[in-house]
Amino acid sequence: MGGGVRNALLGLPATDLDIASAALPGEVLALPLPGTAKEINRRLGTLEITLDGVRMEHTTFRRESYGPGGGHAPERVEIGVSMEEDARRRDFSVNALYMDVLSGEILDPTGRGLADLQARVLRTTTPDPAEILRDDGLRLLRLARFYGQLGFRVDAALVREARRQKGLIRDVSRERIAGEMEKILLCDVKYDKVSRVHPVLRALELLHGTGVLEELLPELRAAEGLPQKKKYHKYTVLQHILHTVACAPPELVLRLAALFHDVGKPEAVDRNGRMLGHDRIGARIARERLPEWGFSREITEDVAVLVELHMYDLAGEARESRLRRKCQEVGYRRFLQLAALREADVWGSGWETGPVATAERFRRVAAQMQAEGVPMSLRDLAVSGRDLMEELGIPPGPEVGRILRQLLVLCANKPSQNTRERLLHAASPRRGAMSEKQT
Ligand SMILES: Nc1ccn([C@@H]2O[C@H](COP(=O)(O)OP(=O)(O)OP(=O)(O)O)[C@@H](O)[C@H]2O)c(=O)n1
Repeated sequence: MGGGVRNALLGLPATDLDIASAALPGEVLALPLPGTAKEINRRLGTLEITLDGVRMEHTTFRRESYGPGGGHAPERVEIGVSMEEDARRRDFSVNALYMDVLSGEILDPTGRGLADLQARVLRTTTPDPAEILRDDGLRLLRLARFYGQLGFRVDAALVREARRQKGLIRDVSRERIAGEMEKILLCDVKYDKVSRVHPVLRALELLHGTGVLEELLPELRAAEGLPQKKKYHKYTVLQHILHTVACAPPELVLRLAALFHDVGKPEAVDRNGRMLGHDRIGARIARERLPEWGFSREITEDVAVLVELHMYDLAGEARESRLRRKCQEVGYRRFLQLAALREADVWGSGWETGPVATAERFRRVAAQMQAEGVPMSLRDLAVSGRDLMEELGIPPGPEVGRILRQLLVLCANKPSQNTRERLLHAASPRRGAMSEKQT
């Protein structure tokens, strides 16, 4: 049932295999299945079944009722109801189609699923969209994802209701927001041929159209009417941000970085209309919002650093030696991500699609350094702190670290220096100078 039947009928990639039946969990567990079955959620009666290495979930038909402020677990769960009841607790009619596993017959208990699938429209399972959204605010995000990934239109009453109920998103738990945002930002991975507009752009445009995006990221409100003030931009800041996300490669950190890269612009505009330091402001906003959405500290930091650096060497004027040092400082992974973000930023401005000179330069520099085996961290150096103390008699303390860091920087442009002998030599006569100057 659910997404599996929907996608099979549309000829789209398979989703998880979800089975629903009137059988109670105990009855399924007692069956002599040629595989394994275990309970994964007692309250909802969900079982995980593995047959021939294929994992599926079984749920018993159930009815759910929610208290005020949906988005948490249902207040009451009643299992062992009819398929029609089971269908009515679901979100969209095309997600409430069932297939009889024995006969293969498609069952449409809401009476609107097949017609909506044919008409390629997203509607709720019951005629009252307000109730369906109130039961679970996450459905505001799911709506945008299905709109993007299926290429369907959305019933006008549902869009209106989503706009009215946009605030429900704030009741949804962080983990679920992060999980669904990830699905939205990567919804083109399996579904790239559904419409002429990029699935992620479609999804984000609906999130913006309903105001849900601004509920999650209030800083975007001021970006809507803000022109870019540059001749090479044809969009407003908001449109540019959404296009940049869709132009970024399908990698969560990159898509998030694209979403935040210019979010600091409205705050950065001074009285004379000049924009100052929007990269740092954007990074601060990312550090604030991403944990609120439930993203991990690692993802937040990766995104914030990319946002902070996205203007680095915009004019492509930095000497190669400086680029090499920057690459060493941030590491290959981030440096290459930065190249990809730079590219998405240019393409997301709506004029160009071809090669982006600074991105290509970043990639060439990184490839060259990799080929030369440039040490990228203190661990890659041919000497250790102990070597410096024992061979050069440097007393333990912060100076040892400082010298090591300077040796590392030295090797960014002269990797042939990375031998024990040469590094000890480099550290020895210049010790005085090295300890005075910070790297
Ligand atoms: N907030 C939710 C989550 C899920 N469902 C129902 O549970 C089914 C399975 O959920 P899920 O696996 O999350 O979605 P799929 O529709 O299967 O889509 P996908 O696998 O692409 O996420 C959905 O089809 C829908 O009927 C729902 O009504 N409301």
